[in-house]
Amino acid sequence: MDNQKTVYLVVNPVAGQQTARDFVKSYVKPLLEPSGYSIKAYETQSVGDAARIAREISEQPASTAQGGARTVVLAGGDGTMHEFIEGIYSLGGKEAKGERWELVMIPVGTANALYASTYPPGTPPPSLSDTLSGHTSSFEEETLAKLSSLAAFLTAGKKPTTLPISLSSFTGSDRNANAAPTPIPSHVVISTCLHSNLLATAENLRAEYPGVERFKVAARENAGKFYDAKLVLHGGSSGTVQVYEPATSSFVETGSRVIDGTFAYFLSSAACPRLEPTFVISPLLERIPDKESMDVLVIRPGRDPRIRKILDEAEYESFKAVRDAGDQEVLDKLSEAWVPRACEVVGKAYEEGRHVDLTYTPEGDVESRGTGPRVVEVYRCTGFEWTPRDKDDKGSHLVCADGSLMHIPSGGSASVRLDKGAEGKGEICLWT
Ligand SMILES: Nc1ncnc2c1ncn2[C@@H]1O[C@H](COP(=O)(O)OP(=O)(O)OP(=O)(O)O)[C@@H](O)[C@H]1O
Repeated sequence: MDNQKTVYLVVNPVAGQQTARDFVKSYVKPLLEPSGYSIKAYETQSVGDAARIAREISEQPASTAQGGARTVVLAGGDGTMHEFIEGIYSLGGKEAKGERWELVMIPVGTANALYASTYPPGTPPPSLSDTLSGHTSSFEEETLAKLSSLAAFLTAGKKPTTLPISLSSFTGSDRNANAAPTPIPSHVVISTCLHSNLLATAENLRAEYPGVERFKVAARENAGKFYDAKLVLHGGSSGTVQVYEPATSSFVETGSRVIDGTFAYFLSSAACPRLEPTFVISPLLERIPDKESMDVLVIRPGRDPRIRKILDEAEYESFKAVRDAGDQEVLDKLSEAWVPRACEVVGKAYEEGRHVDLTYTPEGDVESRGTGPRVVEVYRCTGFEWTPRDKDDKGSHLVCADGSLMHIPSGGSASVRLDKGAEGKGEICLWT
Protein backbone atom coordinates (compact mmCIF):
# COMPACT_ATOMS: atom_id res chain seq x y z
CA MET A 1 0.00 0.00 0.00
CA ASP A 2 1.11 3.60 -0.34
CA ASN A 3 -0.22 6.73 1.30
CA GLN A 4 -1.01 8.70 -1.85
CA LYS A 5 -4.74 9.56 -2.18
CA THR A 6 -5.80 8.33 -5.62
CA VAL A 7 -9.03 8.13 -7.56
CA TYR A 8 -9.27 5.88 -10.61
CA LEU A 9 -11.64 7.33 -13.18
CA VAL A 10 -13.09 4.83 -15.68
CA VAL A 11 -15.12 6.25 -18.57
CA ASN A 12 -17.20 4.23 -21.03
CA PRO A 13 -17.49 6.64 -23.98
CA VAL A 14 -20.29 4.67 -25.69
CA ALA A 15 -22.61 4.13 -22.69
CA GLY A 16 -26.11 5.57 -22.98
CA GLN A 17 -26.24 8.60 -25.24
CA GLN A 18 -22.41 8.65 -25.47
CA THR A 19 -22.23 11.57 -23.06
CA ALA A 20 -19.73 10.11 -20.57
CA ARG A 21 -16.65 11.99 -21.81
CA ASP A 22 -18.36 15.39 -21.81
CA PHE A 23 -20.09 14.75 -18.49
CA VAL A 24 -16.85 13.80 -16.80
CA LYS A 25 -14.98 16.77 -18.24
CA SER A 26 -17.69 19.30 -17.37
CA TYR A 27 -18.95 18.04 -14.02
CA VAL A 28 -16.87 15.25 -12.49
CA LYS A 29 -13.32 16.52 -12.92
CA PRO A 30 -14.14 20.03 -11.62
CA LEU A 31 -15.24 18.39 -8.35
CA LEU A 32 -12.44 15.83 -8.15
CA GLU A 33 -9.51 18.04 -9.10
CA PRO A 34 -9.66 20.45 -6.13
CA SER A 35 -10.25 17.54 -3.69
CA GLY A 36 -6.58 16.65 -3.31
CA TYR A 37 -6.82 13.23 -4.96
CA SER A 38 -4.49 12.29 -7.75
CA ILE A 39 -6.63 11.16 -10.71
CA LYS A 40 -5.71 8.23 -12.93
CA ALA A 41 -8.01 8.14 -15.94
CA TYR A 42 -8.97 5.17 -18.14
CA GLU A 43 -11.32 4.86 -21.07
CA THR A 44 -12.91 1.56 -22.11
CA GLN A 45 -11.88 0.62 -25.64
CA SER A 46 -14.25 -2.25 -26.42
CA VAL A 47 -16.80 -4.69 -25.00
CA GLY A 48 -15.38 -6.31 -21.86
CA ASP A 49 -12.62 -3.74 -21.44
CA ALA A 50 -13.80 -2.53 -18.02
CA ALA A 51 -12.76 -5.96 -16.65
CA ARG A 52 -9.24 -5.50 -18.03
CA ILE A 53 -9.08 -2.04 -16.45
CA ALA A 54 -10.14 -3.50 -13.07
CA ARG A 55 -7.25 -5.96 -13.29
CA GLU A 56 -4.86 -3.17 -14.25
CA ILE A 57 -6.00 -1.03 -11.31
CA SER A 58 -5.57 -4.01 -8.98
CA GLU A 59 -1.86 -3.88 -9.75
CA GLN A 60 -1.62 -0.37 -8.30
CA PRO A 61 -1.13 -0.28 -4.55
CA ALA A 62 -4.20 0.33 -2.40
CA SER A 63 -3.95 3.51 -0.35
CA THR A 64 -3.33 3.59 3.38
CA ALA A 65 -4.57 7.20 3.29
CA GLN A 66 -7.88 5.74 2.06
CA GLY A 67 -7.95 2.95 4.66
CA GLY A 68 -6.82 0.23 2.22
CA ALA A 69 -9.30 1.20 -0.48
CA ARG A 70 -8.99 1.61 -4.20
CA THR A 71 -11.59 4.21 -5.13
CA VAL A 72 -12.96 3.90 -8.64
CA VAL A 73 -15.32 6.40 -10.25
CA LEU A 74 -17.22 4.60 -13.01
CA ALA A 75 -18.86 6.79 -15.65
CA GLY A 76 -21.11 4.41 -17.59
CA GLY A 77 -24.18 2.25 -17.10
CA ASP A 78 -24.90 -1.03 -15.35
CA GLY A 79 -22.96 -2.95 -18.01
CA THR A 80 -19.78 -1.01 -17.29
CA MET A 81 -20.05 -1.70 -13.58
CA HIS A 82 -20.92 -5.35 -14.22
CA GLU A 83 -17.80 -5.81 -16.33
CA PHE A 84 -15.65 -3.99 -13.79
CA ILE A 85 -16.94 -6.27 -11.00
CA GLU A 86 -16.31 -9.31 -13.22
CA GLY A 87 -12.74 -8.05 -13.55
CA ILE A 88 -12.42 -7.87 -9.75
CA TYR A 89 -13.74 -11.44 -9.40
CA SER A 90 -11.38 -12.67 -12.09
CA LEU A 91 -8.51 -11.76 -9.75
CA GLY A 92 -9.62 -14.71 -7.62
CA GLY A 93 -9.13 -12.85 -4.33
CA LYS A 94 -5.54 -11.86 -5.05
CA GLU A 95 -5.93 -8.54 -3.20
CA ALA A 96 -4.10 -8.28 0.10
CA LYS A 97 -6.03 -8.71 3.35
CA GLY A 98 -7.95 -5.59 4.31
CA GLU A 99 -7.96 -4.13 0.80
CA ARG A 100 -11.29 -2.85 -0.46
CA TRP A 101 -12.84 -1.62 -3.65
CA GLU A 102 -14.94 1.49 -3.28
CA LEU A 103 -17.04 2.32 -6.31
CA VAL A 104 -18.57 5.67 -7.21
CA MET A 105 -21.36 5.68 -9.83
CA ILE A 106 -21.72 8.34 -12.50
CA PRO A 107 -24.96 7.24 -14.21
CA VAL A 108 -24.46 8.01 -17.88
CA GLY A 109 -25.81 4.66 -19.16
CA THR A 110 -29.26 3.84 -20.48
CA ALA A 111 -31.15 2.17 -17.63
CA ASN A 112 -28.77 2.86 -14.72
CA ALA A 113 -30.69 0.36 -12.58
CA LEU A 114 -28.29 0.46 -9.63
CA TYR A 115 -28.28 4.24 -9.57
CA ALA A 116 -32.08 4.44 -9.85
CA SER A 117 -32.36 1.87 -7.07
CA THR A 118 -29.98 3.80 -4.84
CA TYR A 119 -31.44 7.21 -5.63
CA PRO A 120 -35.10 6.66 -6.62
CA PRO A 121 -36.96 9.48 -8.38
CA GLY A 122 -37.78 12.16 -5.87
CA THR A 123 -34.53 11.78 -3.94
CA PRO A 124 -33.36 15.33 -3.18
CA PRO A 125 -30.10 16.35 -4.88
CA PRO A 126 -27.07 15.84 -2.64
CA SER A 127 -26.34 18.47 -0.05
CA LEU A 128 -22.79 19.60 -0.64
CA SER A 129 -20.21 21.25 1.52
CA ASP A 130 -19.63 24.97 0.98
CA THR A 131 -16.41 24.22 -0.93
CA LEU A 132 -18.15 21.83 -3.32
CA SER A 133 -21.27 23.90 -3.81
CA GLY A 134 -18.98 26.73 -4.93
CA HIS A 135 -18.25 24.56 -7.96
CA THR A 136 -21.76 23.30 -8.57
CA SER A 137 -23.87 26.44 -8.16
CA SER A 138 -24.35 26.70 -11.92
CA PHE A 139 -25.22 22.97 -12.38
CA GLU A 140 -28.81 22.09 -13.25
CA GLU A 141 -30.75 19.93 -10.78
CA GLU A 142 -30.68 16.94 -13.16
CA THR A 143 -26.89 17.15 -13.36
CA LEU A 144 -26.54 17.48 -9.60
CA ALA A 145 -28.70 14.39 -9.11
CA LYS A 146 -26.22 12.39 -11.21
CA LEU A 147 -23.44 13.48 -8.88
CA SER A 148 -25.03 12.05 -5.71
CA SER A 149 -22.64 9.10 -5.40
CA LEU A 150 -19.60 11.31 -6.08
CA ALA A 151 -20.86 13.86 -3.55
CA ALA A 152 -21.17 11.08 -0.94
CA PHE A 153 -17.54 10.14 -1.57
CA LEU A 154 -16.37 13.73 -1.30
CA THR A 155 -18.40 14.51 1.82
CA ALA A 156 -16.42 14.16 5.03
CA GLY A 157 -17.77 11.68 7.55
CA LYS A 158 -19.69 9.45 5.12
CA LYS A 159 -18.92 5.75 4.67
CA PRO A 160 -19.50 3.48 1.69
CA THR A 161 -21.80 0.43 2.03
CA THR A 162 -21.21 -3.16 0.92
CA LEU A 163 -22.67 -3.95 -2.48
CA PRO A 164 -24.49 -7.32 -2.48
CA ILE A 165 -23.24 -9.56 -5.28
CA SER A 166 -24.87 -12.80 -6.44
CA LEU A 167 -22.79 -15.55 -8.00
CA SER A 168 -24.30 -17.79 -10.70
CA SER A 169 -22.85 -21.07 -11.86
CA PHE A 170 -24.16 -23.52 -14.39
CA THR A 171 -24.05 -27.27 -14.23
CA GLY A 172 -24.81 -29.83 -16.90
CA SER A 173 -23.11 -32.23 -19.21
CA ASP A 174 -22.98 -30.56 -22.61
CA ARG A 175 -21.39 -27.22 -21.76
CA ASN A 176 -21.84 -24.93 -24.70
CA ALA A 177 -19.90 -21.89 -25.77
CA ASN A 178 -22.18 -19.52 -23.88
CA ALA A 179 -22.01 -21.27 -20.54
CA ALA A 180 -19.53 -19.53 -18.27
CA PRO A 181 -16.74 -21.67 -16.80
CA THR A 182 -16.55 -19.71 -13.53
CA PRO A 183 -19.30 -18.17 -11.38
CA ILE A 184 -20.66 -14.96 -12.84
CA PRO A 185 -21.06 -12.05 -10.43
CA SER A 186 -24.22 -9.94 -10.77
CA HIS A 187 -25.26 -6.86 -8.90
CA VAL A 188 -28.45 -5.97 -10.79
CA VAL A 189 -30.50 -9.01 -11.75
CA ILE A 190 -30.57 -12.71 -12.55
CA SER A 191 -33.60 -13.82 -14.50
CA THR A 192 -35.05 -16.37 -16.85
CA CYS A 193 -38.53 -16.95 -18.41
CA LEU A 194 -40.20 -13.80 -19.76
CA HIS A 195 -37.42 -11.40 -18.77
CA SER A 196 -34.45 -13.20 -20.36
CA ASN A 197 -36.41 -14.34 -23.43
CA LEU A 198 -37.74 -10.85 -24.02
CA LEU A 199 -34.19 -9.49 -23.94
CA ALA A 200 -33.04 -12.12 -26.44
CA THR A 201 -35.91 -11.32 -28.82
CA ALA A 202 -35.28 -7.59 -28.45
CA GLU A 203 -31.62 -8.08 -29.36
CA ASN A 204 -32.66 -9.85 -32.58
CA LEU A 205 -35.00 -6.95 -33.38
CA ARG A 206 -32.29 -4.28 -32.99
CA ALA A 207 -31.82 -3.72 -36.73
CA GLU A 208 -35.54 -3.52 -37.39
CA TYR A 209 -36.36 -1.37 -34.32
CA PRO A 210 -33.31 0.69 -33.24
CA GLY A 211 -35.25 2.44 -30.41
CA VAL A 212 -36.84 1.13 -27.21
CA GLU A 213 -39.91 0.11 -29.25
CA ARG A 214 -38.21 -3.26 -29.75
CA PHE A 215 -38.75 -4.13 -26.06
CA LYS A 216 -42.51 -3.66 -26.45
CA VAL A 217 -42.56 -5.82 -29.59
CA ALA A 218 -40.43 -8.43 -27.81
CA ALA A 219 -42.72 -8.37 -24.75
CA ARG A 220 -45.78 -9.08 -26.90
CA GLU A 221 -43.95 -11.94 -28.58
CA ASN A 222 -42.94 -13.59 -25.30
CA ALA A 223 -45.73 -12.77 -22.82
CA GLY A 224 -47.71 -15.93 -23.60
CA LYS A 225 -44.89 -18.41 -23.11
CA PHE A 226 -44.63 -20.90 -20.24
CA TYR A 227 -41.59 -22.63 -18.78
CA ASP A 228 -41.47 -25.89 -16.80
CA ALA A 229 -38.83 -26.02 -14.09
CA LYS A 230 -37.98 -27.00 -10.57
CA LEU A 231 -36.93 -24.16 -8.28
CA VAL A 232 -35.19 -24.88 -4.99
CA LEU A 233 -34.71 -21.91 -2.66
CA HIS A 234 -31.89 -21.68 -0.13
CA GLY A 235 -32.57 -20.25 3.30
CA GLY A 236 -30.31 -18.19 5.52
CA SER A 237 -28.17 -19.63 8.31
CA SER A 238 -31.30 -20.92 10.05
CA GLY A 239 -32.40 -22.58 6.80
CA THR A 240 -35.60 -20.58 6.53
CA VAL A 241 -37.08 -19.09 3.38
CA GLN A 242 -39.68 -16.36 3.66
CA VAL A 243 -42.56 -15.46 1.40
CA TYR A 244 -44.27 -12.08 1.12
CA GLU A 245 -47.82 -11.87 2.45
CA PRO A 246 -49.70 -9.00 0.76
CA ALA A 247 -52.47 -8.98 3.39
CA THR A 248 -50.04 -8.07 6.19
CA SER A 249 -47.37 -6.43 3.99
CA SER A 250 -44.74 -8.60 5.63
CA PHE A 251 -42.58 -11.65 5.03
CA VAL A 252 -43.54 -14.87 6.77
CA GLU A 253 -41.71 -18.16 6.98
CA THR A 254 -42.65 -20.73 4.38
CA GLY A 255 -42.21 -24.46 4.74
CA SER A 256 -41.97 -25.00 0.99
CA ARG A 257 -38.49 -24.52 -0.37
CA VAL A 258 -39.15 -26.49 -3.53
CA ILE A 259 -41.35 -24.99 -6.20
CA ASP A 260 -42.08 -27.35 -9.01
CA GLY A 261 -44.24 -26.13 -11.80
CA THR A 262 -44.91 -23.95 -14.78
CA PHE A 263 -43.53 -20.46 -14.61
CA ALA A 264 -44.17 -17.37 -16.71
CA TYR A 265 -41.87 -14.95 -14.89
CA PHE A 266 -38.72 -15.37 -12.83
CA LEU A 267 -36.41 -12.62 -11.60
CA SER A 268 -34.09 -12.25 -8.64
CA SER A 269 -32.15 -9.35 -7.22
CA ALA A 270 -30.43 -8.37 -4.00
CA ALA A 271 -29.53 -4.76 -4.71
CA CYS A 272 -31.82 -3.39 -7.40
CA PRO A 273 -35.52 -2.93 -6.72
CA ARG A 274 -35.65 -0.83 -9.90
CA LEU A 275 -34.52 -1.84 -13.40
CA GLU A 276 -35.30 1.67 -14.63
CA PRO A 277 -36.11 4.73 -12.49
CA THR A 278 -39.88 4.00 -12.50
CA PHE A 279 -39.91 0.22 -13.15
CA VAL A 280 -39.94 -1.14 -9.59
CA ILE A 281 -39.92 -4.88 -10.21
CA SER A 282 -38.57 -5.90 -6.76
CA PRO A 283 -40.18 -3.23 -4.54
CA LEU A 284 -39.81 -5.21 -1.32
CA LEU A 285 -36.04 -4.70 -1.39
CA GLU A 286 -36.96 -1.04 -0.93
CA ARG A 287 -39.98 -1.38 1.38
CA ILE A 288 -38.60 -4.09 3.70
CA PRO A 289 -34.80 -3.91 3.30
CA ASP A 290 -32.64 -6.87 4.30
CA LYS A 291 -28.96 -6.71 3.45
CA GLU A 292 -28.39 -10.44 3.99
CA SER A 293 -30.88 -11.77 1.42
CA MET A 294 -32.10 -11.67 -2.15
CA ASP A 295 -35.67 -11.55 -3.41
CA VAL A 296 -36.86 -14.10 -5.94
CA LEU A 297 -40.00 -13.07 -7.74
CA VAL A 298 -42.00 -15.65 -9.67
CA ILE A 299 -45.31 -15.71 -11.48
CA ARG A 300 -46.91 -19.10 -12.03
CA PRO A 301 -49.89 -18.91 -14.37
CA GLY A 302 -51.51 -22.05 -12.93
CA ARG A 303 -52.52 -19.97 -9.88
CA ASP A 304 -54.85 -17.86 -12.05
CA PRO A 305 -58.46 -19.12 -11.72
CA ARG A 306 -59.13 -18.27 -15.40
CA ILE A 307 -56.18 -20.35 -16.53
CA ARG A 308 -57.18 -23.13 -14.13
CA LYS A 309 -60.66 -23.10 -15.67
CA ILE A 310 -59.26 -23.62 -19.18
CA LEU A 311 -57.19 -26.55 -17.92
CA ASP A 312 -60.14 -28.04 -16.03
CA GLU A 313 -62.53 -27.69 -18.96
CA ALA A 314 -60.05 -29.41 -21.26
CA GLU A 315 -59.55 -32.03 -18.53
CA TYR A 316 -55.85 -31.51 -18.03
CA GLU A 317 -54.26 -31.51 -14.62
CA SER A 318 -51.33 -29.30 -15.52
CA PHE A 319 -49.58 -27.36 -18.28
CA LYS A 320 -47.14 -30.21 -18.58
CA ALA A 321 -49.97 -32.63 -19.29
CA VAL A 322 -51.18 -30.35 -22.12
CA ARG A 323 -47.68 -30.17 -23.54
CA ASP A 324 -47.10 -33.92 -23.18
CA ALA A 325 -50.35 -34.50 -25.08
CA GLY A 326 -49.19 -32.04 -27.77
CA ASP A 327 -52.58 -30.30 -27.55
CA GLN A 328 -51.73 -27.10 -29.44
CA GLU A 329 -55.31 -25.84 -29.37
CA VAL A 330 -55.40 -25.78 -25.58
CA LEU A 331 -51.86 -24.37 -25.41
CA ASP A 332 -52.92 -21.51 -27.70
CA LYS A 333 -56.00 -20.88 -25.59
CA LEU A 334 -53.88 -20.73 -22.44
CA SER A 335 -51.41 -18.32 -24.05
CA GLU A 336 -54.15 -16.10 -25.35
CA ALA A 337 -55.75 -15.89 -21.91
CA TRP A 338 -52.41 -15.29 -20.20
CA VAL A 339 -50.95 -12.48 -22.35
CA PRO A 340 -53.25 -9.69 -21.06
CA ARG A 341 -52.82 -10.95 -17.49
CA ALA A 342 -49.02 -10.97 -17.78
CA CYS A 343 -49.02 -7.45 -19.21
CA GLU A 344 -51.44 -6.20 -16.54
CA VAL A 345 -49.43 -7.70 -13.67
CA VAL A 346 -45.91 -6.82 -14.82
CA GLY A 347 -47.15 -3.37 -15.86
CA LYS A 348 -47.97 -2.66 -12.21
CA ALA A 349 -44.22 -2.54 -11.58
CA TYR A 350 -44.50 0.96 -13.08
CA GLU A 351 -46.96 1.86 -10.30
CA GLU A 352 -44.39 1.78 -7.49
CA GLY A 353 -44.32 -2.02 -7.61
CA ARG A 354 -48.00 -2.68 -6.86
CA HIS A 355 -47.82 -6.08 -8.61
CA VAL A 356 -46.46 -7.76 -5.46
CA ASP A 357 -49.67 -6.89 -3.56
CA LEU A 358 -52.04 -8.42 -6.10
CA THR A 359 -54.25 -11.39 -5.21
CA TYR A 360 -56.81 -13.32 -7.28
CA THR A 361 -60.54 -13.06 -6.72
CA PRO A 362 -62.54 -16.32 -7.07
CA GLU A 363 -63.74 -15.06 -10.48
CA GLY A 364 -60.18 -14.71 -11.68
CA ASP A 365 -59.83 -10.94 -11.48
CA VAL A 366 -56.97 -9.36 -9.59
CA GLU A 367 -57.26 -7.02 -6.61
CA SER A 368 -54.85 -5.41 -4.21
CA ARG A 369 -54.24 -7.17 -0.88
CA GLY A 370 -57.32 -9.41 -0.99
CA THR A 371 -57.63 -12.77 0.71
CA GLY A 372 -57.20 -14.92 -2.42
CA PRO A 373 -54.02 -16.54 -3.72
CA ARG A 374 -51.03 -14.29 -4.45
CA VAL A 375 -50.59 -13.42 -8.12
CA VAL A 376 -46.86 -12.79 -7.75
CA GLU A 377 -44.86 -14.85 -5.29
CA VAL A 378 -41.88 -13.08 -3.71
CA TYR A 379 -39.47 -15.27 -1.77
CA ARG A 380 -36.68 -13.96 0.42
CA CYS A 381 -33.71 -16.32 0.46
CA THR A 382 -29.94 -16.45 0.05
CA GLY A 383 -29.81 -18.37 -3.21
CA PHE A 384 -31.60 -20.81 -5.45
CA GLU A 385 -31.24 -23.57 -8.00
CA TRP A 386 -33.23 -23.40 -11.22
CA THR A 387 -33.53 -26.69 -13.13
CA PRO A 388 -35.46 -26.70 -16.41
CA ARG A 389 -37.73 -29.73 -16.73
CA ASP A 390 -37.70 -30.01 -20.52
CA LYS A 391 -34.14 -30.31 -21.76
CA ASP A 392 -35.19 -29.30 -25.27
CA ASP A 393 -36.95 -26.09 -24.24
CA LYS A 394 -34.37 -23.37 -24.95
CA GLY A 395 -36.45 -20.65 -23.25
CA SER A 396 -36.26 -22.18 -19.78
CA HIS A 397 -32.48 -22.58 -20.22
CA LEU A 398 -31.91 -18.91 -21.06
CA VAL A 399 -30.58 -16.89 -18.13
CA CYS A 400 -29.91 -13.16 -17.94
CA ALA A 401 -27.19 -12.02 -15.54
CA ASP A 402 -27.12 -8.21 -15.45
CA GLY A 403 -28.15 -8.07 -19.11
CA SER A 404 -25.76 -10.76 -20.43
CA LEU A 405 -27.54 -13.83 -21.76
CA MET A 406 -26.31 -17.34 -21.02
CA HIS A 407 -27.60 -20.84 -21.63
CA ILE A 408 -27.88 -23.52 -18.97
CA PRO A 409 -26.41 -26.64 -20.57
CA SER A 410 -29.05 -29.18 -21.54
CA GLY A 411 -29.92 -31.35 -18.55
CA GLY A 412 -28.24 -28.89 -16.17
CA SER A 413 -29.23 -26.14 -13.82
CA ALA A 414 -28.36 -22.61 -12.72
CA SER A 415 -27.17 -22.28 -9.18
CA VAL A 416 -27.15 -18.82 -7.62
CA ARG A 417 -26.01 -17.70 -4.19
CA LEU A 418 -25.29 -14.43 -2.47
CA ASP A 419 -21.56 -13.92 -2.09
CA LYS A 420 -20.99 -13.59 1.63
CA GLY A 421 -17.54 -12.18 1.04
CA ALA A 422 -15.93 -15.34 2.39
CA GLU A 423 -13.96 -15.91 -0.77
CA GLY A 424 -11.05 -13.76 0.41
CA LYS A 425 -11.69 -11.25 -2.34
CA GLY A 426 -11.39 -7.56 -1.46
CA GLU A 427 -14.79 -6.28 -0.34
CA ILE A 428 -16.75 -4.29 -2.92
CA CYS A 429 -18.43 -1.18 -1.53
CA LEU A 430 -20.48 1.57 -3.03
CA TRP A 431 -20.47 5.26 -2.16
CA THR A 432 -24.08 6.28 -1.58
N1 LIG B 1 -15.09 1.65 -26.55
C1 LIG B 1 -16.13 0.83 -26.60
N2 LIG B 1 -16.65 0.46 -27.80
C2 LIG B 1 -17.73 -0.35 -27.88
N3 LIG B 1 -18.36 -0.86 -26.81
C3 LIG B 1 -17.88 -0.53 -25.59
C4 LIG B 1 -16.75 0.33 -25.44
N4 LIG B 1 -16.53 0.47 -24.11
C5 LIG B 1 -17.47 -0.26 -23.47
N5 LIG B 1 -18.28 -0.86 -24.35
C6 LIG B 1 -19.49 -1.64 -24.10
O1 LIG B 1 -20.56 -0.74 -23.94
C7 LIG B 1 -21.66 -1.45 -23.44
C8 LIG B 1 -22.68 -0.55 -22.84
O2 LIG B 1 -22.25 -0.04 -21.63
P1 LIG B 1 -23.25 0.16 -20.40
O3 LIG B 1 -24.01 -1.08 -20.17
O4 LIG B 1 -22.48 0.71 -19.27
O5 LIG B 1 -24.21 1.27 -20.94
P2 LIG B 1 -25.75 1.19 -21.30
O6 LIG B 1 -26.09 -0.13 -21.88
O7 LIG B 1 -26.05 2.40 -22.09
O8 LIG B 1 -26.40 1.38 -19.85
P3 LIG B 1 -27.25 0.40 -18.88
O9 LIG B 1 -26.48 -0.88 -18.78
O10 LIG B 1 -27.31 1.15 -17.58
O11 LIG B 1 -28.58 0.25 -19.54
C9 LIG B 1 -21.04 -2.48 -22.51
O12 LIG B 1 -21.56 -3.74 -22.86
C10 LIG B 1 -19.54 -2.42 -22.81
O13 LIG B 1 -18.98 -3.69 -23.00
